[in-house]
Amino acid sequence: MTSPIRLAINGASGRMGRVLLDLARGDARFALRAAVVGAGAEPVGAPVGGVEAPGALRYSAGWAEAPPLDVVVDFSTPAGLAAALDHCESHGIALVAGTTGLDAALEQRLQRAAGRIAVLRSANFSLGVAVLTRLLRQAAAALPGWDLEILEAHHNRKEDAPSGTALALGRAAAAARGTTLEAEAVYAREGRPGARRAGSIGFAAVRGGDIVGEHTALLAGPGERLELTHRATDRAIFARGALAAAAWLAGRAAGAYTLDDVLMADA
Ligand SMILES: NC(=O)C1=CN([C@@H]2O[C@H](COP(=O)(O)OP(=O)(O)OC[C@H]3O[C@@H](n4cnc5c(N)ncnc54)[C@H](OP(=O)(O)O)[C@@H]3O)[C@@H](O)[C@H]2O)C=CC1
Ligand SMILES: O=C(O)C1=N[C@H](C(=O)O)C[C@H](O)C1
Repeated sequence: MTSPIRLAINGASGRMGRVLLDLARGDARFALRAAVVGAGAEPVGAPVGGVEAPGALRYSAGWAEAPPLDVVVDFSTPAGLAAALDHCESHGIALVAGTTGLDAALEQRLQRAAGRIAVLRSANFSLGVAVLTRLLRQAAAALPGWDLEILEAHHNRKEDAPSGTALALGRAAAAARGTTLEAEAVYAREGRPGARRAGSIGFAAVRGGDIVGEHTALLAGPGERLELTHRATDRAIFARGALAAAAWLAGRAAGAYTLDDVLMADA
């Protein structure tokens, strides 16, 4: 029998972190070794699971006292991800990164880190969005003259816009049409922006209530319209995908991996 994968959850007090902790604690593939939260966060020092016992795993602020680990799963903030990346790089630990809304400098740091450690990133760890992305690539290439708009809706606590998933969908569609998102993206319209530029890819973001995450790729042609929609209703879909990725990534050689690598291994 192989020993369980030594796992840390970064952002453990967040919406995603709480779901990940619940799933990971009951998952025999893993030994949960650290639950990292922001400095000054409410649960620092409290036992994970709420039961006081000698030797109980406790929420920690930062990585200074982290035990030996095989993989870190991060759903936190850009600053939280940067701190986790520092720790993973200096200790040779694999990193599964789900945090979105990164700036260009952190994107580049992650790319460079993949030369030294195994890094798997995805803006969306659900199976449905993986399939939506493939369908959109096909549709965008098959309907080259149609206007493409990407619409997303999320809860009222989300900090970044457009969502990481919306951007990834836009990037996939642009590549399928032989161009780039940088060349085609239109992120805002107000006042009198004028007629739509052919080939552009528009984005619209809705924020409200407790919407878990919805994405529509709308392709509009003359006299007809195609809409591809994914609706998440439970964060467990992302957490299950991220844990599958962690189990697959632990022990791999340095490199930049994607969720498709994991899904192809399962196929
Ligand atoms: N890729 C995917 O499939 C998905 C990605 N996401 C992304 O994951 C991220 C988190 O989402 P969500 O859980 O909803 O957000 P939350 O705001 O609920 O959680 C983020 C958590 O990170 C913690 N945090 C802040 N700073 C640090 C730090 N330096 N080190 C460790 N933890 C820190 C916060 O703790 P505190 O505020 O208490 O300090 C907070 O609890 C977002 O970027 C979101 O877009 C979300 C769902 C799916
Ligand atoms: O912040 C969220 O909640 C989510 N973020 C991800 C994104 O930005 O695409 C994935 C999912 O839609 C939920």
